[in-house]
Amino acid sequence: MAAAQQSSISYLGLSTPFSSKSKIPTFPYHMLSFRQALCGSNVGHSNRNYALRLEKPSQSLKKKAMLKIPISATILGDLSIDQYTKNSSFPKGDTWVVHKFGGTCMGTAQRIQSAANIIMSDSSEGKLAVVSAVSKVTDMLYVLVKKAQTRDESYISALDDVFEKHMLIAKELLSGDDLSGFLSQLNLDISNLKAMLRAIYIAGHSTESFSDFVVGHGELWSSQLLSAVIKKCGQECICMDTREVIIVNPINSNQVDPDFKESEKKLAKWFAHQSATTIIATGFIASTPENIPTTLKRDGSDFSAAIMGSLLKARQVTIWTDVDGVYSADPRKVSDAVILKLLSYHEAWEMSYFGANVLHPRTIIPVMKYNIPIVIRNAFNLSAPGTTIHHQENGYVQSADSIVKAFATIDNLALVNVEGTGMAGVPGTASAIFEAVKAVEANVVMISQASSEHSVCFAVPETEVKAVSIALKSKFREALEVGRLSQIAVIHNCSILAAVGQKMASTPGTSASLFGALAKANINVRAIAQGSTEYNITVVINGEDRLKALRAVHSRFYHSKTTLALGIIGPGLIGGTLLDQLRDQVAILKEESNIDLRVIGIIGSKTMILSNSGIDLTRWREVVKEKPEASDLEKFTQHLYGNESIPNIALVDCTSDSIVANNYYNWLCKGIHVITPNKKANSGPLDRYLKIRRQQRSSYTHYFYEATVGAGLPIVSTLRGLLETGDKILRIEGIFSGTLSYIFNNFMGTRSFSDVVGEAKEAGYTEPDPRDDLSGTDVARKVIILARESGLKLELSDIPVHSLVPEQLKDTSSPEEFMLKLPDFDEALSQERNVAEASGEVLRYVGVVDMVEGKGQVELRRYNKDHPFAQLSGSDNIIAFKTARYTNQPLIVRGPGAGAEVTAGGVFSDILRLASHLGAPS
Ligand SMILES: NC(=O)C1=CN([C@@H]2O[C@H](COP(=O)(O)OP(=O)(O)OC[C@H]3O[C@@H](n4cnc5c(N)ncnc54)[C@H](OP(=O)(O)O)[C@@H]3O)[C@@H](O)[C@H]2O)C=CC1
Ligand SMILES: N[C@@H](CC=O)C(=O)O
Ligand code: NA
Repeated sequence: MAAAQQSSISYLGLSTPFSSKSKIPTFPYHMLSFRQALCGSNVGHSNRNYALRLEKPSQSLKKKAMLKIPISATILGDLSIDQYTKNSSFPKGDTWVVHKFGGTCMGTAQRIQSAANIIMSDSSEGKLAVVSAVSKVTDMLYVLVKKAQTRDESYISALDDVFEKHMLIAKELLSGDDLSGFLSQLNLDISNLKAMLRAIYIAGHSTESFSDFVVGHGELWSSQLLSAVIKKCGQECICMDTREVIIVNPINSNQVDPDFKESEKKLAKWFAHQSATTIIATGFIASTPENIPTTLKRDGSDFSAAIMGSLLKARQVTIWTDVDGVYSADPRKVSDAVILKLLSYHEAWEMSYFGANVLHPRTIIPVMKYNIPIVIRNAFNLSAPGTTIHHQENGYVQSADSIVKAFATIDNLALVNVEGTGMAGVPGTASAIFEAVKAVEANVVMISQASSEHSVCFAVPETEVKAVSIALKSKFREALEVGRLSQIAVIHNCSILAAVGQKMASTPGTSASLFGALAKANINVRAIAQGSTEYNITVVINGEDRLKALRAVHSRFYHSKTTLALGIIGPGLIGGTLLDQLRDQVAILKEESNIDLRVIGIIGSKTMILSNSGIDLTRWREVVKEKPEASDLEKFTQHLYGNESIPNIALVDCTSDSIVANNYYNWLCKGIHVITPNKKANSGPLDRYLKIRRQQRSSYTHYFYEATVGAGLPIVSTLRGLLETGDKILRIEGIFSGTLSYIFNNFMGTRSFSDVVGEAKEAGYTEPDPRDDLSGTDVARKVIILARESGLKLELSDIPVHSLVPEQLKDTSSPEEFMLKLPDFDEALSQERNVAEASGEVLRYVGVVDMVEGKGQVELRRYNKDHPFAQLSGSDNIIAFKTARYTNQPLIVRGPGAGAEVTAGGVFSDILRLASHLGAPS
């Protein structure tokens, strides 16, 4: 053994060289300041290997202060764990495991017992458990010091509380000699602390070393408790005061750097005198190279565990906590966040920056050096396997899933944009900008500069942006005046969304998916930054979009499920049937197609119901009656828009109301998708229609309306397919009205016109007001819809219609009155039909889009009984597309073109079309 002949001992900031042989070095009085002396009075490095006693009360300090040090340890040279355990039965380096139990795991007697059980059930050869103080004790101890320092007498009762807390826990856990042994040490420590705090109280001052010394007791007591419990259960166990092992150099008031070389020597020395293979070590506390007790500051006990893991070259470090592991996003913000099984060290670094419940980056460094995996596990849920943080190459699977690991946001930021042509190619501009930022001590959270160098933008906390802006404007006053800089702009209320994942950005398609998910959720990206390490892509977004953005990207990468929130407007015949179809299909879609449809609002003309998580569709009819609110479309929209859990939302307008249709443009502008069978928007005023379509085309927000023509028949989509593939439409002609088709298919023999109209209404073919069908307006609307889709700029008034509504009934006040009076006109319509029948023809109500002439028509025509239009039945529609490709034989779509089931089915398939546009698998 290489013995160091000289070392030094220190206590609370004092140090003096001593020889290992001289047992009681003496401090000359002049080396002690009054406060140091006072605080040192009658207290000790309370444990264990060192004890300090100032022999005389403070008055006599003027003469001299004495330090008594029982020297027991032999100081060793630079040895590794394998060396100092050589030739002993001690476990070798990689057979050690380190456990760390945080404050919550040491919160109660029961929890301490559970920690003991975890340690005892670990069959590893060498086990070292690092413990934090009993929950809240460190804070209580800091408060004590503060109280004493501010001469608040209540520090005494606060110290009693600390005693009481430990005493009660000890009494629950221990008995007999174990208990009395613990309590007598506790009593001794408390009385020493009392004396020390008294000194602080008198001096009205404490140093960092004093307070570190006081608060370190929390870990001393918790480690003693835990080791006593293990011993009580019959297992060998020994306590380690890590002030004797871990040596650190303070960097600033918040951080220390471990001195691994010195710590290794200390550990070797420690092992030279101990032989247990189960060790309970104090977390948080350490010593300076001068042997002054200190703490690991904010990095705390996790850091102790990592340092011990590294000193022991442990096989694994397990951090026991109260969560199941590291989540893919903050579970308070993303309810379906998942526990990550594996993380690389770098990913863990990145995530800890964004506030994830991961180790502080500095605490990872010591174990990273030896590729020691860190496992984060829940001490209260042993069935959860936890998250393993490890070296990437160790079996790290680069599947698409593992490339993006987690998402997080940082809120309350402002973006500062420094712009101007005078920046490009001028060395020192960036440095000047950030000098100004540094001068006001603002924290730059992210920086981005395009290679054109015409602008630099960076994010700072909102609270610091005012000072930054003033500083920049002052620094660049001249450049702004002469125009070298065009502006220093501040964009308030921003958030940062960060995606973390190793090699994410270099994997093709990953960042595209990220930005695609944001685009689909209608989220504007204000700035982007990606470090060349590629572990993190950071985007700046508007603050109000933060949750939506987080959920959109998380769901894109973690669920591959497309979740869509739906608001159903008009639960009448079509809307109600749609809700029934959704009821029967949602579970299947979720299971088989990864599409999660949730109806979170239903609104009629008088009442509405809103839900955050989704209405139970199995009883939607009852639910709408249970506690309805008064109908308020604005509030309804806001409810959908404001929902924070589902990024994609769609309003499904199943009314025939023009006022509802008036909202489409605004909804699309807000990123709300619109799906409708209501023809009013597309056949209403041309400028409104064009505005809606322009908005639809210029955004990622979708507008689908297949059911407006031919109900569920693929008419609009067929036309689109022809147009988009470059076909040229010449003419679209057909029977577009299910109602009129039904009427003319059944209006024969002795049947009366009004009876047949009544049947059509009963079958759900008619518009809410059947006059819209009989007047030809409904057909004219469909003609307009197809004409506009094909590129004609027509108004509804451009289509002449042949109305079947008797002149006298045009102004009837309601559909009901109209139906009541219609039989009076049966005779006239029968005559017209009889004339046609007599000449072997049938009456058919047809619509035409004539692209050659650029016009539309709606007519009641006669067709020969052999004509395909004469072969229809029920509510059949038949639509013939004559195009450049389909010239001789038109493309024909035929089938039922009205009715609740087929129409709702058409709306439903638009919803699924939307889901697939949003990323659902095909
Ligand atoms: N029937 C068919 O075969 C086809 C129908 N369509 C279209 O489907 C749409 C619906 O038709 P249908 O279901 O038969 O009509 P209904 O009259 O049965 O239902 C309309 C629904 O809209 C509600 N409503 C009306 N105005 C408003 C408003 N301002 N705000 C909120 N809700 C409102 C009504 O509420 P309340 O009951 O409270 O008044 C009712 O629930 C129409 O646009 C129609 O053209 C399209 C293709 C085929
Ligand atoms: N009332 C309409 C319904 C479909 O748009 C019709 O009869 O065709
Ligand atoms: Na259709």
